[in-house]
Amino acid sequence: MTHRTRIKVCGLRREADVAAAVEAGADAIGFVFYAKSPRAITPPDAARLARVLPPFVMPVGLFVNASDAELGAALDAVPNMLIQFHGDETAAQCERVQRPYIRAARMAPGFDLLNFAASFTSAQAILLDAHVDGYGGGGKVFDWSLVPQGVRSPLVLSGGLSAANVADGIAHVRPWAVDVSSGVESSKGVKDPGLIHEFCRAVRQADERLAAAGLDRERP
Ligand SMILES: O=C(O)c1ccccc1N[C@@H]1O[C@H](COP(=O)(O)O)[C@@H](O)[C@H]1O
Repeated sequence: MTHRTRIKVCGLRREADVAAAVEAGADAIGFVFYAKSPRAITPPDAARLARVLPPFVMPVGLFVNASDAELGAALDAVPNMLIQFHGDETAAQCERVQRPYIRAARMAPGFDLLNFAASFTSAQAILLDAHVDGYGGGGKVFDWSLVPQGVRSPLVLSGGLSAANVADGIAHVRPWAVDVSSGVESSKGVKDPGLIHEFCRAVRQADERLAAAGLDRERP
C-alpha cells in the first residue's frame, strides 16, 4: 500500500494559517511554547486556534526545557496535544509528564542517533532536525546521509524543509512524517498560506513518485 507521508506544519499563530494547513491536508499543527522563538504562542491563543481544528487533525505542543508550570499551563489550555520535546530533556523528564510525546534529535556530524533513539523508547517518534543555535526552527537542512540504517521508526524528518526540497528528503530518509516551519514562511515567524499549500502538494507528489517507482514503503 502507498505510504502517505504525514505532515506537520509548525509554529502557527493565526487562524488563517491553521485553515490553510487543514485545507492543504496537514495531519498536525504545531504550537511553539518557547518564549525565545519568533513563533511563540501563549496557551490561551493556542487554545483559541485548537478549537477550530477539525477532528483527526492533531495539535502538537513544542517545548524547549520547559518548567512543570509552563507545561501544565499549556496542557491545561490544549489538553489533547501531543508533546514535542525539542530541548535537552532526558527520557525520565519526558516520561514524567505522562503524555504521548515525540523527541527531537539535533543532527550533526558525530551525533549518535542510534544511541539517542534507543534511550527514548517511550517516544512515539524521533524527530530529526538540524543542530542550530536556539534549538530549532532555524531553516537549516542537515546531511540526510547521517541517518543510519536500522534506526528505529517512526521518524519525523524536519530541518529546513520546503516545497523545493521535501521530495528529496522523503526519498532519502523515507520518514513516517515531515515537519515544516521556516520553509512555509514569507518572513521570520510569519506563515504564508500559499507556501503551506505548495509544501503539502510537494509531499503528495513525492509519495506518488515513490509509489510509481515501487518504493512506497516507509524506511526499509
Ligand atoms: O520553530 C521554532 O521557532 C523552534 C524553536 C525551538 C525549537 C524548535 C523550533 N521549531 C522546530 O524546528 C524544526 C525545524 O524547523 P524549520 O522548518 O527548519 O524552521 C521543526 O521541527 C520545528 O517544529
